Order: sequence, then C-alpha cells, then structure tokens
Amino acid sequence: MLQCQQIHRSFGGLKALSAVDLSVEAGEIVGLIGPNGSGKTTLTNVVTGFYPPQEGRVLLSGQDVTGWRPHRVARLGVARTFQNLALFRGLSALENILLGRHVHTRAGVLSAALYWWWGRTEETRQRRVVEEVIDFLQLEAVRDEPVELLPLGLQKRVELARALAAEPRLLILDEPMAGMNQEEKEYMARFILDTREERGAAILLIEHHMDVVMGVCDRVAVLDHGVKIADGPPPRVGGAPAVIAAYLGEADHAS
Ligand SMILES: Nc1ncnc2c1ncn2[C@@H]1O[C@H](COP(=O)(O)OP(=O)(O)OP(=O)(O)O)[C@@H](O)[C@H]1O
Repeated sequence: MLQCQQIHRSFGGLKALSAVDLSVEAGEIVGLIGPNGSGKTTLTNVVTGFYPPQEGRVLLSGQDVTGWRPHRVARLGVARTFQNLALFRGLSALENILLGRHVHTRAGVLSAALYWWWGRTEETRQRRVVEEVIDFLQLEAVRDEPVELLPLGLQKRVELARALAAEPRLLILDEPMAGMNQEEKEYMARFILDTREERGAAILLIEHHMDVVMGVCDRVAVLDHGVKIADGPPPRVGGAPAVIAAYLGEADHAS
C-alpha cells in the first residue's frame, strides 16, 4: 500500500528525516512512534505531499507519487487527520464531514463543493457515504452541532469521520487520542480497529499513548532524531534497547 524508500528531508540545517524506509501493507495497522521532534509528522507530510522529500521515493500501491501535490495524493485514496484538529469552526459536524467528500467531486473550490455539488446528480451517493460514516462513528446525536461546541473526544471523532468520508485505502492518523480521557481513548481504539475490519483501510498511526500503540498495531516503527531505529512486532520493539534509550533520553531532557 505504502512504501517510503530512503526518505531525506531537512529544514535549513536541521535533518528532520535521514534515509527513512517505511512500509504499510494493505490491511495493516502500523504504529509510528518516537520522542517529540523525531520526525513523525514530517514523514506523514512527505507521504501526503505537503513536504516533498529532498531525496528518496514514496510509492502508493506501487505508483511513484514522490513530489505529487496533496490533492493528487488524496485522490489516490490517502486521507489523514491532524495532530492539532483541523476542523472548520462555525460549521456543523455534518458539514465538516461533507468536506471529506470533496476529493470525489468535480467542484474545485471547497465552498462550492459544500453548497453546490449537493444538488447535482452525485447527491444520492454522497449522502449515502456520509450517512454511513456518521452511523459507523456514532455521531448521529451531534451531527447538527457546531463542532467547536463539542468535547475534544467528539471533535477528534468528527475529524476521523471527515477522513473516512473520503473512503481512503490508506488512513494516516496523527495523534488521534491526544488529550482524551480513558473512555474516549477506548472508543477511538475500537473505531480504529473497526476501520480496518469493516472498511479495509490500511492505517498509519502516530500516537504517544503506548498502551494503545501496543494493543492496536500489527507492527511498530520507531523514529529518533529523524532516523528509524526499530521496526517490528510491538512486543519486540517495545523491549528493544535502542528504543528504551531513545525514550529515556527524552525523559532526561525533560527533567
Ligand atoms: N516546517 C518546518 N520548518 C522547520 N522545522 C520543522 C518544520 N517541520 C518540522 N520541523 C522540525 O523537524 C523536526 C521533526 O519535527 P516533527 O514535527 O516531524 O516531529 P514529531 O516526531 O512529529 O514531533 P511531535 O511528537 O512533537 O509531534 C523538529 O525538530 C521540528 O522542529
């Protein structure tokens, strides 16, 4: 589904990613972890076309998409959620989710996509997909609420719904559980597993909550200072000396 080969990305003199290889197979849930600033979000930005790599290649289902613009990558079936929520305040949950469909419409401008395409021949299909996602993520009760009035856990769920409305083959989740309480985390973990089971999406999951990563992922890759230091089954990676040292180093810096 996804292959990153020897990815390099610098910002000025800072090497954010050095020779990083990463793969996600169809139907696989891969965790991407690492201390703060290790390059996780940069790698997702490389995959989704926001920051083209300076070296290396990104392949999606075997197709070389290196340097493609984000909207073209999205059309190949890649959807993402953001570390800091990227919902549109002032719009309802339903309207935010509708925006996820715009990759499948011909209308180019977002506002046009939202208010205009609705009346077109595609209406039945668009409605069916969005209603099904609302049902899947149990958002019926809040569909008409302005998103900014929803608790964080539900806002995160609306963002996931918007990504799923695009019917992705690869879903990239950047810290979907940040700031959540235990119950909200458990709900989100269940939705992630169901997304794979019921919707067949491959998932790349960036997450700091180790219990979730270890419980949900088939495989875990670890970045440290832009270098991949481990990649394998969760128990093996969790116990790897290099990984423990990377996280202990972070704790030392924090103290
Ligand atoms: N647009 C940018 N311009 C300059 N430096 C950047 C930019 N984006 C990321 N960086 C730097 O690249 C490094 C990797 O950042 P990145 O956000 O990818 O890490 P991360 O692992 O996602 O961190 P966190 O867990 O804190 O979100 C950091 O040193 C960061 O400051």
